[in-house]
Amino acid sequence: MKKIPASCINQVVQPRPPESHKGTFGRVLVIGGNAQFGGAAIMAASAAVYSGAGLVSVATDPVNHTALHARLPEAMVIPYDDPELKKLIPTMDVVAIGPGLGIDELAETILTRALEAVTESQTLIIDGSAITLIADRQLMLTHAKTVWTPHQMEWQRLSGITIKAQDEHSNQQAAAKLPGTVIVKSHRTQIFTPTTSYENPLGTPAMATGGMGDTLVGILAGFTAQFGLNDAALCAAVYTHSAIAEALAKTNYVVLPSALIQQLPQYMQQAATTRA
Ligand SMILES: NC(=O)C1=CN([C@@H]2O[C@H](COP(=O)(O)OP(=O)(O)OC[C@H]3O[C@@H](n4cnc5c(N)ncnc54)[C@H](OP(=O)(O)O)[C@@H]3O)[C@@H](O)[C@H]2O)[C@@H](O)CC1
Ligand SMILES: Nc1ncnc2c1ncn2[C@@H]1O[C@H](COP(=O)(O)OP(=O)(O)O)[C@@H](O)[C@H]1O
Ligand SMILES: [Mg+2]
Repeated sequence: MKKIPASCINQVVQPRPPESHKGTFGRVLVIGGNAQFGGAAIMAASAAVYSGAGLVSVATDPVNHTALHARLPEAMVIPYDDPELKKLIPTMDVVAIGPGLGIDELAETILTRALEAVTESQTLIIDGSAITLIADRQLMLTHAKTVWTPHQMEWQRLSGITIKAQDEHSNQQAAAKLPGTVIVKSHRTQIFTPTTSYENPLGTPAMATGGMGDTLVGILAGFTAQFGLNDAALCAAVYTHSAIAEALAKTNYVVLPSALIQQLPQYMQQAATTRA
């Protein structure tokens, strides 16, 4: 398995073209955040905005709307149970579903609607509760370009491979049965694309705090919205997440997702203006 090279950041994150506008940098929709887990959707949306997505919308429980607006006025918001969601989804470049969505009946209804509405030209990132729901309820998968971001327990639920048995070979075989790319998160995250695999050389136990995976979802959404769905963009997103965390962990015992998110524009600007 190849290690993600540090140079992928400079290759992917380029200076912005002068003749551009917000639409140039992609439209992202985050679907998630029930009444209990609103923070997950806020962190994912914040990471998408701070990693440069041009327009970010959030479909979430209305109870989260005020908090989202207060934390992230850049984001637009709609109730996640609004049937209009089906019309909004096809207007997006990237749809990220699952952070804090929950696994109750409403969550399943929203997930089913989203899976029906995404189109082949869109990128769909499936995380958290959405993975657990798909694993549990055997929902119909889509033809969208899919990126799965399970942690090890979610991967066990989805693949049937116990955490202890999750080695490179078994993971690769199980990932090949799913559409798209699978990012198996752990202390050394592995990426299984349809053709190859990569290991993240970075990461620190200071990242072991709730919301860190939700933050990765937002970075993946922001990067694929701007730089396309390709191996380099996915590797760069995973690498950026851990590289910022490692830098912060030099002086912080625990790295808060919100602190990591704050560093994204600066880290990306440095990548865009220095040579590999
Ligand atoms: N602020 C918010 O709103 C937040 C909202 N969140 C949202 O909550 C929803 C549920 O997601 P979830 O990950 O918290 O719960 P679940 O899917 O049951 O997995 C936990 C179980 O798996 C086990 N486990 C084993 N290995 C593991 C590993 N490597 N990484 C992680 N877990 C591992 C673990 O074992 P244990 O900790 O007991 O040792 C435990 O038994 C989801 O939508 C998410 O987005 C969170 O993001 C938090 C912040
Ligand atoms: N000990 C660790 N070393 C390196 N990375 C870690 C460690 N613990 C957690 N992470 C990273 O933090 C993220 C956790 O994701 P996840 O469990 O989905 O979090 P949440 O759902 O709470 O947002 C993953 O990107 C994972 O690789
Ligand atoms: Mg998670």
